Amino acid sequence: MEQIQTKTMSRTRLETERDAAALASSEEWKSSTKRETLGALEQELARLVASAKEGETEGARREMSGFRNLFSRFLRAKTHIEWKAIQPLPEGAIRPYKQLPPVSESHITQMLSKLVVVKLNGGLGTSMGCKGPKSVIAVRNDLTFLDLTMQQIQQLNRTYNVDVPLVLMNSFNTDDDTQKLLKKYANVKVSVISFCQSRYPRINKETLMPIAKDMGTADMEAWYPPGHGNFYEAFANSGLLDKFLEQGKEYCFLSNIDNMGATVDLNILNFVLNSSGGQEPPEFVMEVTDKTRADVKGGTLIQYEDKLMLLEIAQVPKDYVDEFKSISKFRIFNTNNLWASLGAIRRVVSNNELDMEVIVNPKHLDRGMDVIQLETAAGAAIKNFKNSCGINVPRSRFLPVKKTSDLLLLMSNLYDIDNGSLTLSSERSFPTTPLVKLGSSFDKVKDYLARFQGIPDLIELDHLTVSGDVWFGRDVSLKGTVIIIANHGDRIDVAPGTILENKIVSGNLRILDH
Ligand SMILES: Cc1cn([C@H]2C[C@H](O)[C@@H](COP(=O)(O)OP(=O)(O)O[C@H]3O[C@H](CO)[C@@H](O)[C@H](O)[C@H]3O)O2)c(=O)[nH]c1=O
Repeated sequence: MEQIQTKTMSRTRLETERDAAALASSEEWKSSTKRETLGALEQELARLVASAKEGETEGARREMSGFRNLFSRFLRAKTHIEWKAIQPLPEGAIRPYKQLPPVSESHITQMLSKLVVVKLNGGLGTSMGCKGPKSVIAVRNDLTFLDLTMQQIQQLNRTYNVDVPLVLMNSFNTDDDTQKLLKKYANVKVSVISFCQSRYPRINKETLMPIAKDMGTADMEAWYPPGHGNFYEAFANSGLLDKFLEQGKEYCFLSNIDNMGATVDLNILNFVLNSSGGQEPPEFVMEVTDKTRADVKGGTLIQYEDKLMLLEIAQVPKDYVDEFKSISKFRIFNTNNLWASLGAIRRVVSNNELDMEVIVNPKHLDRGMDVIQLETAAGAAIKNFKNSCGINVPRSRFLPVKKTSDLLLLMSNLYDIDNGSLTLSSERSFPTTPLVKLGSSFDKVKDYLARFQGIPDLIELDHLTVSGDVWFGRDVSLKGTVIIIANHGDRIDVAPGTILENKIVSGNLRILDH
């Protein structure tokens, strides 16, 4: 018996030793293959830089060096977080907007003189079936995101007699079109400055090597803009960061150009510029807002490895995606309205301290090739700044247009418009916005517009679902819960002047009480 036990024990020890050796050698093998992969990538990147046109070599070298660093972080780090290691958010990590210190009227001009407004304008309108930059989609009264943003800043500058500059971060996909459009604002009194974010090479999913063979290739599928997290580096590289610091600017307010609620908020500006209660002002603030069932995809703020961290859905292990989407565990999400100290950006960029999580975005190219693009999100920088925190802002600061259903709300009488700012109509008796789901026939802006002869009255709407071949006449009113479903092969025309209140309209135009 004793003998058997000893034998078992020694076998176990032997096994353990063998396992440890195997693990060590597999780790060594992995890190040596990673070293080799990085080495091979560096050679490919050197080849790309060498192919740059005369006068463009320096820019190409800087850009490819940025990509090399991102790639090496991708090789080193895990792409998903360890779910069980999420810690509870520390006290004070998220401040309620209502508790921000009040602003003194006499300080407003001085505060605004330290501000730079940045809009993330690198995205295309493709997901809404539009060509060109997303910012040229008409949102209200034929005014585009860009028009409305210009109006907002112009109004701010007029009201306080200041000159807050508007900076657009374009991508190679949107730069030419945006530059052309900016000419039409020649008479608008807003200083608009744009710069272009980096252009990084897409890599083959199998070999992990760039698919581009030279910098000047006409193959546009070979490149991608590496996410809005690229802002800090690209802004510094453009020379604008130093320029603004020299002019005495201290903070930037960064937001998605498709978020119509992202206006300059004086309470937050006051909070980031002035220390309160003996505390150092935060170098970075993320505006978060309460999550609803419609916001399942947005990033959230968590505490991880003793720091605040932005958690995006792409970093969530598969088994926990439902938990991530639930509104009971993660109650808030990132609006991507971010405030960052310019001095702190300069520090983290020049010290190479920005360590944002790498998001792997797989794509399937038309030519049949699988590639990946490595991206970062601007909010992920939160962990690299001092005294960072979140502010829980009212929902009105998050009015994004991601789909035509969002456009329907903003185009309707639910919102009033004044100098580029949209606010929920006072005629609505409750402050929540309706939940709208439009079927795939409405996906493209052109098709959506064609299906509405006029935008319906939505003041009393709670919930609208439309599916199939449905067309709306003029002066339609939708109230309560309305569901309109045209079955395959059927067409429903909602006649002009119709009022639908708590109704289900089905394929053969039967109207039932709901
Ligand atoms: C990928 C990319 C995007 N953009 C612009 C386009 C949009 O105006 C803006 C946001 O991009 P989207 O792709 O719409 O948003 P997405 O990255 O999914 O999500 C961001 O915005 C969400 C809120 O809408 C947050 O909950 C997420 O945490 C935040 O990361 O950034 C760039 O300027 N450059 C880019 O490379």
